[in-house]
Parts: sequence; C-alpha cells; structure tokens
Amino acid sequence: MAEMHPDVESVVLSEEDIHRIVSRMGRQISEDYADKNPLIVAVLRGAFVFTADLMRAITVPCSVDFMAVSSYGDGVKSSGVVRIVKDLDTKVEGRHIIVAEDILDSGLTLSYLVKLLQSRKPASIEIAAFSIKDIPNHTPAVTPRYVGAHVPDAFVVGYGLDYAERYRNLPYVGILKPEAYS
Ligand SMILES: O=P(O)(O)OC[C@H]1O[C@H](OP(=O)(O)OP(=O)(O)O)[C@H](O)[C@@H]1O
Ligand code: HPA
Repeated sequence: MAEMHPDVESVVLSEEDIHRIVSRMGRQISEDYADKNPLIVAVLRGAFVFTADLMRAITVPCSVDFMAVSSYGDGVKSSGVVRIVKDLDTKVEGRHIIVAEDILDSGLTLSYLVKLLQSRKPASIEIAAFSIKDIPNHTPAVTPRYVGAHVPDAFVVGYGLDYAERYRNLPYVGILKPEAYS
C-alpha cells in the first residue's frame, strides 16, 4: 500500500479499490459496446489516469481522443465558466461516444460537454465517471451511465485529481487537508 502524503487527511479510495472499480467499469462497457467501436473522450487533464486504466480494462475495440477543458482554474471552487482548451481531433458524427471523467462535482463541466458533443450528432453519448461527489441537496444535471464510486463532499486529490496541478500522481484518492490549500 502506498504511503500517505503528508497533505492528505485520509484515503477515500485505495489503489486496490481503484483497481476493482475500474475493472468493473471496463467489464460493463465491454458488454454494452461489443460491436460499437466506441470513442472514449477523455476530459483532460484530470481524467488521463482513469482513462488509461479504463481503456486497458475494456476488451472490445475502442479508440480514444482528448478534450481539455478547465472550470476550476487553480482553485477548489468551480469558476462557473467551462473553457475549451483543446478540442477533439476526431469527427464524432455517427460515433458512439463515452465521455470519461475523473470526478462529477457540480456537474457543470459534464453538462456543458455533453451538450457540446450532442450538437455534433454522435450515434450515442454516455458518461463514465470514475467518481461522483455526494453533495447534500444537490442533483447533478447529468446522469452518468457508468459510475465508479461516490466520494464525500470534500476536496479530494490523487488518481489524476489535482489541487493547483499537484497530487495528480498519487495512486489513491484522498481528502486534502484544508491547511494545504488555505
Ligand atoms: O463537476 P464539476 O464541478 O464541473 O467538476 C469536475 C471537473 O473539475 C475538474 O477539472 P478542472 O477544471 O479542475 O481541470 P483539470 O481536469 O485540468 O484538473 C475535474 O477534472 C472535472 O473535469
Ligand atoms: O474535489 C475535487 N478535487 C479535484 N478536482 C476537482 N474538481 C472538482 N472537484 C474536485
């Protein structure tokens, strides 16, 4: 087991948990997309770690492309504005799209992206969210078909998730100590 980073308060998902979760998601997607050659759209930067693992857990033909968006800037609060930093290189018209995201928090990023991709007329579009933040009295605007795990309503880092571009390399997901960002 990886040693806990001193800025991390507690581990929410261990490496073993993550392996189990992503294997399950890969199995589900492989069953549902056997002859569909889905295009996995990874939402950079955060989702690159999850997407790399998810692709390897998918046993049917699939391809990948990347979109970079930013809504959090360098902070812990959504700016409310989703910015496309890099668009796809692949034409999505007629393709079966699976948007791979590391975390669904306010849902702003995914609802913006799904609307945008929908306007490009894919054959279908679904979301694979590695994690969903459990926010009291909040119903996200999108419903992912594939959900990895629920995480508590706290700022989490690791497994691709950052604070100010740090901690993405932690192999587990943990709650960041408030003093690390205050
Ligand atoms: O549901 P939401 O409240 O919209 O939050 C989720 C988004 O926020 C983070 O991205 P961020 O903008 O921090 O960019 P990053 O992926 O480069 O870290 C995360 O990776 C998701 O894309
Ligand atoms: O809890 C979080 N951690 C890191 N990035 C995020 N983007 C939205 N929520 C989070």
